[in-house]
Amino acid sequence: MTIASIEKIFIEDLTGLYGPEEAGSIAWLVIGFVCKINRTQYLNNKNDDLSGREVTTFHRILSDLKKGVPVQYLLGETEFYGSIFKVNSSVLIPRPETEELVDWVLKDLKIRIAELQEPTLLDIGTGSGCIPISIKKYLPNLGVAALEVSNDALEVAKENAKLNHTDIHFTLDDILNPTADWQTFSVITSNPPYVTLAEKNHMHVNVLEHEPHLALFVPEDDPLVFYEAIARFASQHLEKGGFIYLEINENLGQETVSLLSRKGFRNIQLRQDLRDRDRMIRAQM
Ligand SMILES: C[S@@+](CC[C@H](N)C(=O)[O-])C[C@H]1O[C@@H](n2cnc3c(N)ncnc32)[C@H](O)[C@@H]1O
Repeated sequence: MTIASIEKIFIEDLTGLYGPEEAGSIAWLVIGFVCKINRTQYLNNKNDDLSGREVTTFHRILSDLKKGVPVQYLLGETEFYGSIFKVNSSVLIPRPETEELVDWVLKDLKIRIAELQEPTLLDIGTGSGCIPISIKKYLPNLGVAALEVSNDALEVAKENAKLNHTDIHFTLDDILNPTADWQTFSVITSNPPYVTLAEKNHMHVNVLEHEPHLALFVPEDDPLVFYEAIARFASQHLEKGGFIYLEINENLGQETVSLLSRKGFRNIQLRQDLRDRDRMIRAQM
């Protein structure tokens, strides 16, 4: 069996579940990973025979993909903001819209950082650590900390910090009831859980059945409970004039803006992602 023939099988078998375009992208991701080749090597070697071990690996991965397991969990890694991050079922798979949030923070901080004395950043609900690690990679002099309630997620985040050669201070804590001894920060970032029960019914089965519910859903179906808690935390631990950057539920843009305004934030800016959905907020203390 050749690389080209396995690609054909993947596309045929996965098109029903993912559509032809995504099936093609998944096929290529798996081929690159299993055969350890880049696109040019693929184009030059697609008629090469696969080893028996490679064929077995392809069939195992294909069988799990057909059950809806996300390809990133099967490969154990994903790309985010130009870096590779380990992922497993304890962490949310980093999303492209979160790259847009990181980009916003970085663009602002590159301008502001010279004015700040000992600039620091805290990421709340860090999951795989994709937000603070990506920021620290581009701003090595920024002091970066991350908070997470899941010990298993924190282990993944620590591994990712090592993999990406970044020094991050990780703390296990619950933002709904924080107990650690927290300092103040110049910037706070967060992509907290924001999916409601009503939205759960419209979710794709491979998200619902495979990604951690702790990362997705709000407890007691209060969609703003985490934003309320983060605003409370920020009122004590964000420097005066400091900024908060939040990823938000696209259906709750105005409600989240009003909440932050009631909590005393100013210069609140609601921003749309590349698909024109209300997705991010920046606000100043
Ligand atoms: C939407 S995920 C975001 C993960 C990561 N920051 C990202 O953007 O891919 C939310 C994260 O918040 C964490 N979390 C849930 N409840 C929490 C709590 N009470 N305190 C702190 N973190 C919490 C989850 O475990 C999960 O890692």
